[in-house]
Parts: sequence; structure tokens; C-alpha cells
Amino acid sequence: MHYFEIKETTFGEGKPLICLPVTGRTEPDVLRETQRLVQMQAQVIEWRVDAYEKSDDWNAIRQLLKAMAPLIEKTPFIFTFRSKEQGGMGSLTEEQISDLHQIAAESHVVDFVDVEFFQMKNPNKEIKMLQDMGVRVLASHHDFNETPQPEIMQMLLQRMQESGADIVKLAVMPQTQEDVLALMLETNRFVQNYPKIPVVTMSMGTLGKVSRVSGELTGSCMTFGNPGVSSAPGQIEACKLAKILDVLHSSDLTEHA
Ligand SMILES: O=C1C[C@@](O)(C(=O)O)C[C@@H](O)[C@@H]1O
Repeated sequence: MHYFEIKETTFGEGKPLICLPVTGRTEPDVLRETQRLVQMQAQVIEWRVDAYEKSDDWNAIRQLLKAMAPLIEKTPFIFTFRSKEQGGMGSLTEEQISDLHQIAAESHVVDFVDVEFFQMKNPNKEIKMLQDMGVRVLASHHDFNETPQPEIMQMLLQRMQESGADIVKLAVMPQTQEDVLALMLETNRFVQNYPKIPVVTMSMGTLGKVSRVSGELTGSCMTFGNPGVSSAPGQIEACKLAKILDVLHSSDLTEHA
């Protein structure tokens, strides 16, 4: 499988990386949480900018990114503005979101920008522009209502990978056990067909929890944990998640003995 390194962390290979989200509302909360996640040795940190009370104030965002910079010096850092339509708290226009992405890219503090692929009129242009500015792009799609048919999930993942994004991410809501298995199977199918792009998937909610620990089996290279406050349904407590991944990792999946 293809992989790449950011700040000495490898994406796209081996045991799934644990990403912990910062969901603070105020500036002190955001800084305190970031510091705590670094102390918890988060492998990747995501700032959920939509949770921040001043997510429409470009200067406040710039200042806060600057203040976060020394904290996340050694930790890969994802900048995510999750819109209400995609299960977040954000309500900005597409143009404003694009401005926000550019502020993140210009800051030189952010390693990845999350782009809500199917929310944008011209996602490929947005992705290329951000990459030209020096950040990697994680193309994402969330379905909080259902798990689409297998061929639709393949199509969603393929469309995102065709855009030239650096990582693709798909989160869906299961209604049945079969839905969870379908998401896992389609992830594995996609990884077999497109080994050159790291993929992150999850089946959300309690029913889908198994998909958040089975990345080594399915090929999903990162999993989002709950560091105290969850940013999506079904996230597993961060310290338990690390232990479960360790247990699953120590049993070599390629061994049949
Ligand atoms: O896209 C994702 C995945 C996620 O929704 C989850 O289900 O764990 C959590 C979000 O914070 C993140 O941006």
C-alpha cells in the first residue's frame, strides 16, 4: 500500500492511527484541550473549527492557529470545518468555507485540511488550490441517515480519490448489522482496487463501533477516538481504543495458525 509521512507519523500503513478531536468552544478551551491531547500522546489531532465560537472570525482563527502552533509541533494536525449538513455545527457559505480553508493553508500550522467533497460545487479545484498552497487534503463525506448501497459507497470513494485528494474518508450510519459489514467490506474492496491512496472509513453509532477498531483488517488507516467529548456517535474512549488496537495488532492477521 502507498503511504506517506507527516512529522514522522506514517499514514496508510499498519496499525490505524488514533486521531483525537479538539471541540472546545472558546479560545482557552481549544488551547487547553490541544495541550491535553498532546499529553495523551494523540497520534493525530483534529481541530473541529465548527465547534469554536468564533469560526466566522478570520482574525480570531489566525490568532488561535498561531497559539496552537507550538503545541502541535510534533503532531500531525487536521483542520476541519464540519457543516450542519454533514453532521457538524458549522453554518458558513461555500465561499466562506473556502476562505477558511485558505487561512488554514496559509498558516503553515496545518498539515491537512478536511474538504467536504460533495458539499462543494467544484471540489477538485478547491483541493488543487489547497495542495498548491502546501497542505494535504482529506476529502470527506458523511451520511448520518443511512449506509448507502455497496456500489454507491464505492462510487463515493472513487469520486473522492479521482479528485487527487491525499486521503479519502467516508462515514456512514448503519441501520442493521449487515450495514456495518457492508461498510467494512467495501473499504477493503476499495483498498484492493486503489492501493495508492490512504482511506479512512467508519460505520457510526453503537452498532458500528467494530469498524473503528478493525482498520488493520479492512484497510482503514485512521480511527477517531473520544478524548472526553465525542465529535461523532460511536467513538470509543481514547485509552480503550489504544488498548483494543494493540490487542488486535499483536495477533498477526496474515497468520492462519
Ligand atoms: O470525519 C470525521 C469522522 C468523525 O465523524 C467520526 O465519525 O469519527 C469524527 C469527526 O470529528 C471527523 O471529522
